[in-house]
Order: sequence, then C-alpha cells, then structure tokens
Amino acid sequence: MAKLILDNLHKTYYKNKEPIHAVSDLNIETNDGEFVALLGPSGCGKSTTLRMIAGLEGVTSGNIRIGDHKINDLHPKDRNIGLAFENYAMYPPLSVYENISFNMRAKNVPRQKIKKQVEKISDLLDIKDLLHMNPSALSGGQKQRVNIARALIRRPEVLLLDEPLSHLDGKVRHKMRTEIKHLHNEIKCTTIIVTHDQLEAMALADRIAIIKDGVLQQFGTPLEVFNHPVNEFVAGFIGEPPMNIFSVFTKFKDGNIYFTSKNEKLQFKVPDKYVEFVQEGKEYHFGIRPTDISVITDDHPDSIDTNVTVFENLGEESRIHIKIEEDNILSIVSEEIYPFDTGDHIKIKFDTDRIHIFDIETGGRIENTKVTAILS
Ligand SMILES: Nc1ncnc2c1ncn2[C@@H]1O[C@H](COP(=O)(O)OP(=O)(O)OP(=O)(O)O)[C@@H](O)[C@H]1O
Repeated sequence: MAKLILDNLHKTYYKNKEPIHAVSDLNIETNDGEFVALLGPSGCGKSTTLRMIAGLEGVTSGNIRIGDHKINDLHPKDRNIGLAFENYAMYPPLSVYENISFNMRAKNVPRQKIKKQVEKISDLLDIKDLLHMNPSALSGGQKQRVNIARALIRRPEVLLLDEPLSHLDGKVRHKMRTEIKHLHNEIKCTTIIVTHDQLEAMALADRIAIIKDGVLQQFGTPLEVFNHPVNEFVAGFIGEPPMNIFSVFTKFKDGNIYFTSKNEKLQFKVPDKYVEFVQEGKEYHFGIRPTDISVITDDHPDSIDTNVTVFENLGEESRIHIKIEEDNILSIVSEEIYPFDTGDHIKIKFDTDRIHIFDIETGGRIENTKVTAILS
C-alpha cells in the first residue's frame, strides 16, 4: 500500500502554438489504500492527469510521488502502477490466460509461479471460467474484469482505472460498479478512477476530486461535496437530478433580511447562519436540492404558494415541477402523496438547513464552512 501525491502538477499542450492548460497546479494527496475518483466534464483534464501518473505523458511541472519516491522520471513499467484503460486493449490471438500473464511470461517468471498468481487473481475477479477463451468471445463486463486482472497481476502499489464502466450498459454497469467496490475492499490498493459520471464517483470513492478546466474545485468525501459544495459548479455537477439554482435578491423588511425573487413572489427569511455573510440589495444564486423542498398543508411563515406545472409519479418518489416567476423548480417527495394535476395550487417549503448561497460573480459558496476545499 502507498500514498499517491500529486504536487503542483501542471500540463500544458500546444495547439497551433497556443497553450492549452490541460492540468493546472493540481495538488492531491491520497491516503494509503484510498479510493479516489477524478471527476469532471469532458475535457477537464482527468485523463491527462491519469496518463501523467502512469507515465504515458510527461509532466510540464510539478511532482508525482508514491510514498517518498518521486516517480516523474521513471519509465511507466518501473512505476509499480497498474493501469486498466477505458478500451480493452487485449492481444486478440492470445487466450485470456495468456493476456493476463503476458508481462510475467515476458519477464521469464517461472510457469508455476505465473499459474499460481493467475489463479489467485482470476478467483478474485471471478473469471476462472474465462481463462481458456479468446478475448473476442467475451462480453463487455467480462473484458473489463480481465482488463483489471491484467493490471492487478503486477501487484501494483497504485491501481489506475480510466472510465472502466463507460462501455457497459445498464445492469452490467451497475453490477460491475459493485464488483469494483468489493474488489477494492479485498485488495485495499490505492486506486484512482477517472469518470465523468458523478453517481459512479459517489458510489465508489472514499474521496472525490472535482475538476473543471484543469483546475481542482473541491477534494472531499462524497457527503462533503454533496452537502457542502464549495461553489456553484460543484453544486450543479454533483447530484441527480441536479440542484435547483436560481437568482434571489436581498431585501430588508420589518427588521429582518429576506431573500426574494425578482418580483418578490418568493420571500424567504435569510437563515441566521447566512445573515452575516450577505449584503442588502445584492443578487445571489440560491441553491436547493429537489429532495430538500417539501409540500406542506399547514401554514408556515416560510411557505411559498405556487402551482404545479408537471406532476410525475415514479413509484418510489413523486416529482413535482413548479415555477416561481421565471424559474422552473423541481421538488422530489418520497412519501406517498396526493397525485396533483397541472395547475393545482400547492404550498411548498424549503429546508432552511439545506440551502446553498453562491456569489454570482465568483460562484463561490457564501458561508464560512470548515470544508477542506479549494476555491477556483
Ligand atoms: N495530446 C494532446 N494535444 C493537445 N491537447 C490535448 C492533448 N490531450 C488532451 N488535450 C487537451 O487537454 C484538455 C484535457 O483533456 P483530457 O483528455 O485530459 O480531458 P478529460 O477530462 O479526460 O476528457 P474526456 O472525459 O473527454 O476524456 C482538453 O482540452 C484536450 O483537448
């Protein structure tokens, strides 16, 4: 087991002499045996980061260390890293057994030792029955398992998984996700997974590094990034369906400060924890997750009168779409609820402990939280 440390890592490419900062001053330190997800939209620099760790791409500046050893200048095969790629680059004429043992055979490791290790790893990944087969006869999920076996046979200190589930569909994807989690619990190898799927990152990782335009936005546990997103980008990227985010304005009334919508249809007393951080007469972005909006029947000082635009009953939850002035807002209610029709009048209430306020210029969270985070 080992810690992986990315220290001020920077990668610049040049296209028509114009610099592309694919990765900018990235700082991440994993714990021993930790499972970390690099998460972000297409082009944010996830794969470049993984490729630099693997040694398939040089670094522009900064250092990569495993424990105390700087590995920047080592050849990929000397880094003690196992890499399972998005595409299953296996040697087609060779059997699964031969594919898994390829590197050991190239190094003239004794046959018996190879056999023992392949058996052990195929047991772990439940691919014993596939060993005699040709790669072309494998399903997507089976190929991915073999791919991971090939990476693990080297007993790496760090395992890198590049979008391992992206070619798999529905149920297989879900099953494989659970298997990867199970495998990690067994082998406890420091693992970095690259994904653009936030649910995958939330389900698998101990901590998630959320990257935008090559810049780390937040590095935290799934609950930290979900409950305390450091900025509007993270708030909108984490969570499915996404957080409702809309403009509000601050206004003084009767000795209290309120968030209001543009035409004051929404009037919402600023919760105490935000009072010292907001200024009067300013616009903010107000975030609330769909599950933090409830439908109420009693009167409440903070209740909001509105109308249903669309009602969807999904069995285990109901989705109620409403409109407050120009903003479409979604509420998700998990308890059984009276089925509404379009146009029905309802009262909703925001959970005041679970609102998020962002600065409209910087996108940064307006609240003095103690979350380990880096603001862009
Ligand atoms: N070899 C290269 N030459 C020039 N630019 C590159 C090269 N590789 C990547 N880039 C650019 O660097 C940025 C980051 O790319 P990267 O592939 O790391 O992103 P990503 O987050 O992994 O995206 P995806 O999820 O689509 O794979 C992008 O703007 C990309 O166009």
